[in-house]
Amino acid sequence: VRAQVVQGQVRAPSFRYLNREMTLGFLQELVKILFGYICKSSQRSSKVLDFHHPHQLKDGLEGFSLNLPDQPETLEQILVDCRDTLKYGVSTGHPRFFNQLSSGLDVIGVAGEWLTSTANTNMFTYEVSPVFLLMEEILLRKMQSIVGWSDDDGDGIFCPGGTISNLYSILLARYHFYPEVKTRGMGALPQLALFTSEHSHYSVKKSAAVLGIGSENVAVVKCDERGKMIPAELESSIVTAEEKGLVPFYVNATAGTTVYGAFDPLNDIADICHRHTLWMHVDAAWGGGLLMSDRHRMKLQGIERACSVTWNPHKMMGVPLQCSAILVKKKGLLKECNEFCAEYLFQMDKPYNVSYDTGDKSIQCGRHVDAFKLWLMWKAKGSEGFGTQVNKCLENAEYLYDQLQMRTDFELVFKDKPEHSNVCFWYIPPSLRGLPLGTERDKRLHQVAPQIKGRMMEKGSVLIGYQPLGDKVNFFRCVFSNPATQQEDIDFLLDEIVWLGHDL
Ligand SMILES: O=C(O)c1cc(=O)cc(C(=O)O)o1
Repeated sequence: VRAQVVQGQVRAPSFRYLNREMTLGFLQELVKILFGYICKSSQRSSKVLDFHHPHQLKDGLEGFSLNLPDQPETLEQILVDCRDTLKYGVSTGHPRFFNQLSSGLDVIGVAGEWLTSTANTNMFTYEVSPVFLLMEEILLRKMQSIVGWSDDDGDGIFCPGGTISNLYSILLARYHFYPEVKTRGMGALPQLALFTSEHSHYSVKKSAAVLGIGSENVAVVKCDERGKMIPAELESSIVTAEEKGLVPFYVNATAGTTVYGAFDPLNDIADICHRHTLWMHVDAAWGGGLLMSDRHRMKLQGIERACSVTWNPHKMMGVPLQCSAILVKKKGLLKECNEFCAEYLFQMDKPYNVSYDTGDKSIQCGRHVDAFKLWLMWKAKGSEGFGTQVNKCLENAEYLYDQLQMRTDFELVFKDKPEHSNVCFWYIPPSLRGLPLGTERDKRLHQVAPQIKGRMMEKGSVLIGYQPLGDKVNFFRCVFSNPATQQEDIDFLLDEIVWLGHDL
């Protein structure tokens, strides 16, 4: 049977009516492709990416066409399409993929996602997701307990990414202070003000825009050279906003900033929020994973005083994308703020405890099951296993920091040891090493990282991000969230940057 599938004797339209053997044959071939990909992405000899420009992919490569056919393809071609899709993608599980905060390829997580799509159900009601909804409830309770909230407190929901989690926090804060906004809209409210650090994630401004508060009403609070919010600056920003006639209501503190990996002083910020009766949110999308580590959780001390927390297990805990939670201290607020009691979904006369129909807490209707893969990984690793994984990533960051400190061809962007797994640095090519500090050197240094990145993508041997930030010209940001990365990969990264950039 598998031979028939592979030899192209079976066409896709009958796929839906394939008998057991045909289905098994097709899936077995698919699993072979996926297994081959998983093995390849862990091999250092394989490329991180086989880069092609958009026009090349759209024109078709070696028989791989993105175009949509009128006539069905054979299952054999479907399998070839699957293989090619992986071939031209980026191997984010590769031990030398340092490009994003989410990386790695956890086999149990992958299995969880496979099961999730096989179950193909919706998280809006218990009647269609009994097991997954209970898992979500148990996971959220566990995460709230790790944050430090008692059983009497705590609510939450998994949602599509850290940006939406942060948006929920502002939506809930606004509803908490002004519930009439749900029915009467922003016209019923005074002009509101939010506060976030200059190193925080842009999703705070984006959320203010989406929610009709206006991005210019987000006050950007100064940070120290390490990227940590300065509490005195927050206090003065609040006073300034009040003097302008704005009404402060919300502060976002960041636990693990995107570029520097900095942790804001949560207790100091909580004191200020308490004094001014402001909602305190902690964006721990990136830093939340450190709560799993006894060695590093103290970096988030004070997080238990937050009204809400964003925590993305798809970052440091290595859960396949996406898996992001918004945790809310006040029970019931999510539902009050978002419910519309659609009668075709949330009937009150169902033959079970309808409080488990949690879909109306969401700003969505249909919602993907993001909880199962985290639950399965937690079963496989235990809380301690996640802690060990986090510690490994931060040990890698410390190793890179130590290596950079010993070299004169690299410069650290900030001198302090990494608080998270972010390490930021410049590569200084020989042609720039004699130049005096100043505009000319900055102008030339600004071009180094993009040129090296371009050569890196052509070669495909390693991938790392770069960006400018404030008055700092383009610098590399190396982040570690893949437990498969070893010190040899870090040595390779530095040697490859020198190899690709020494002639610039
Ligand atoms: O979910 C992620 O992997 C993610 C989210 C970001 O906002 C920023 C980044 C990043 O800078 O790598 O990653």
